[in-house]
Amino acid sequence: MATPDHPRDLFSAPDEATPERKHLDALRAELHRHAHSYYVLDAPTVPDAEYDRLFQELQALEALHPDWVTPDSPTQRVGGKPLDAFASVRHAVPMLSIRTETDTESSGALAFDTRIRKELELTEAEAAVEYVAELKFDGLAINLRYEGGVLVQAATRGDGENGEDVTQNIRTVGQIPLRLQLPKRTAAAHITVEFPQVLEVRGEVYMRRDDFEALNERQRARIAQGEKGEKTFVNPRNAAAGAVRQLDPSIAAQRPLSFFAYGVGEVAPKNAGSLFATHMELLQTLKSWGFPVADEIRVVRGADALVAFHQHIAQTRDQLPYDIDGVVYKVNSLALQQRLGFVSREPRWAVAHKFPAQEQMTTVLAIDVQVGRTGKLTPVAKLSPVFVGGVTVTNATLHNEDEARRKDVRVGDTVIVRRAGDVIPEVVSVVLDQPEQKSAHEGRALFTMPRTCPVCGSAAVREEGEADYRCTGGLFCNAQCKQAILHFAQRRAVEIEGLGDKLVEQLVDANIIRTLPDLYRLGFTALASLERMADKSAQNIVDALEKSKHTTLQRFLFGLGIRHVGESTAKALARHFGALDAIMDASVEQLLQVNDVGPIVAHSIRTFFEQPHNREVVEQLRACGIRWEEGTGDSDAAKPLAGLTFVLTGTLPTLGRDDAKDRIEAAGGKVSGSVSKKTSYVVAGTEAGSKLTRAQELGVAILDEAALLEMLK
Ligand SMILES: NC(=O)c1ccc[n+]([C@@H]2O[C@H](COP(=O)([O-])OP(=O)(O)OC[C@H]3O[C@@H](n4cnc5c(N)ncnc54)[C@H](O)[C@@H]3O)[C@@H](O)[C@H]2O)c1
Ligand SMILES: [Zn+2]
Repeated sequence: MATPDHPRDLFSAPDEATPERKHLDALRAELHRHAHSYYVLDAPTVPDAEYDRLFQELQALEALHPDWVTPDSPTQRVGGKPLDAFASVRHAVPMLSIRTETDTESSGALAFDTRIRKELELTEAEAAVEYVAELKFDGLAINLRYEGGVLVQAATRGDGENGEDVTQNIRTVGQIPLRLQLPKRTAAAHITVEFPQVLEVRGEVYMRRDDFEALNERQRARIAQGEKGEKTFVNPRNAAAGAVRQLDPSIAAQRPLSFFAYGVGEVAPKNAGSLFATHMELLQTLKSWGFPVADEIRVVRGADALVAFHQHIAQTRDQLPYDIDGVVYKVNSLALQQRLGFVSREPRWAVAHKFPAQEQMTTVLAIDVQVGRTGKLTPVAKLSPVFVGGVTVTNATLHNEDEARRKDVRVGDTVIVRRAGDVIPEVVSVVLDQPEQKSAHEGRALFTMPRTCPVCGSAAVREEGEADYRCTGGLFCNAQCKQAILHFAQRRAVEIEGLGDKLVEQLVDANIIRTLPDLYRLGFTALASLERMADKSAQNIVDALEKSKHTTLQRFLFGLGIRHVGESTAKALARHFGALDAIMDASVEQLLQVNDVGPIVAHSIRTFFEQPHNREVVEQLRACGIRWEEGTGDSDAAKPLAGLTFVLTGTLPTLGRDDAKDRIEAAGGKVSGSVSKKTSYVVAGTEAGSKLTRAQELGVAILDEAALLEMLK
């Protein structure tokens, strides 16, 4: 606090403060609040983009008034205070932040390279600096301490000086070696070093996007079944951070986490640091010791190459199975890194170059309820257009009634919208950070799910244990009817070229078609008489319908829109049975013999073909001339592993996971992800986990690779 002998102290009385100074204080207070929610509570209240915007505003103000900078300013500090619930760990080497450039163009890389060259006093004539370009994973930084090659401690970054001891939880992450691997001797002699006595590996614990979606799917099901205290997670970063900082390791163990190494902390004896001359060598060595290192890492020279890397990753980012929020450039030479050194909270030799955010704030204009092909009612927020995840988004899903209620989204609210990869945009949460936002929210009407279908007026019902309301109107419901037709006509099904949304809408609304066979009864005259339909277009549709009649069993099956039967299941069914009648008459047991068909899918197929009206539709379609080639199928009955179900766990000595799966399936066996009484064999390799224990509990036979190979002969 202020002391009398410091007259120009930093905490001057409020009435002396200029508006600018007041603004700076308000910014700091707001950033402190957000940082606490984000780092300490794992529950951010605003999107990162908003935090970054405020942070940069503060940085700019502080640059104008260097004497206003205080040591506790968010710009001077790393992360957040460690939680008391965990034992505190003092880092042997502080864990820092990385300076961020948020612009999306090339200037971030150029500015960094210029700064490095200036610091190193390189002239224009001197060679380009060598950098390592990496991905900036969106997860949680972890320091893994190995002594004598054994993991002894895992700690979070905390405030950079002190972290939290999360060893118990980290031990449950399968990708993190509990013991360092001794590398096989290879031609690359420099990476065959023995590991040092003390080694701290730094990297990011993260959650893959598919693991995150599946986790939230499970959470939604739990909530639907009335389990108390369950919630869905805002984004993969939060789910990962929450799992790592979970007080119950058995819960952490159920959260699917992954890991990438990107650096080291303490390495001792000190001369062990001379094991590697460059950052890239360091990464390769970590890889040889058993740590996952991302494949996308490149060694490049000069600013232009950094720009090219940034652009390349920006284009391929959506295809990565995990979230990144940018790329990181690091000076490759460790000697140069040392020369460049650190500023208070970040190294000078590294910079993060961000991408457009995958989460943004916007306003909810309305909440609509959409009806899907299977009658599912989905609440959808209509948004004030917002640029997020690289596209302009105007609609975001609220999933179902429970989610909409739990998030308590109301028309007029400010919300966080997330769009990552090709996952449909969703409303993540309502922003209630400011008191005005809160009181406005409270004055708005609660969202309620309609009890009748907004399209056809039929009753909407929610079955016991289901999260969704469904319209009971079936084909009577225009929404279901339209979507069933569009599904059948799509390119991946029977493909009726030119039959798009608009036309289907016209045809259904005018009551010209109600069912799939009606499509094939459409003549030229009926089509040509439609409003805005030229003769030529009508003829094109007639031709396309004719062409679509010659199809394949797989496309036809997929086109029927049986619940849970996607393209790949349709393919497996077609291949297995060869003929439609065999599928229509198959029992649940017979269906279960097909790869990828589990009980839910088998029942859904059975139920579909038990409905007389569905069989009628199929008959009429055949009568209209739809045809495909049929065969006897390669029903696996005669194969060596027919009727057997396998579960794979751990690392097999020679076969990769996919390889083993392919071979078992080729031999007629099934591969399942979880062990049950129905499992015939568990194939266990090294580091086999809970599946092996479960097999032992249930008395399921356990095989090693050699025994499996014997069976495959
Ligand atoms: N939404 C909010 O309210 C809120 C609040 C605080 C912070 N944030 C977000 O947190 C971030 C702030 O900074 P920070 O200090 O936590 O992280 P940072 O952006 O300064 O970067 C440092 C971190 O990057 C990570 N990283 C990922 N890949 C890496 C790689 N290849 N090499 C090295 N490090 C890598 C590490 O975890 C490291 O700790 C920003 O993205 C900010 O938007 C958001
Ligand atoms: Zn309806």
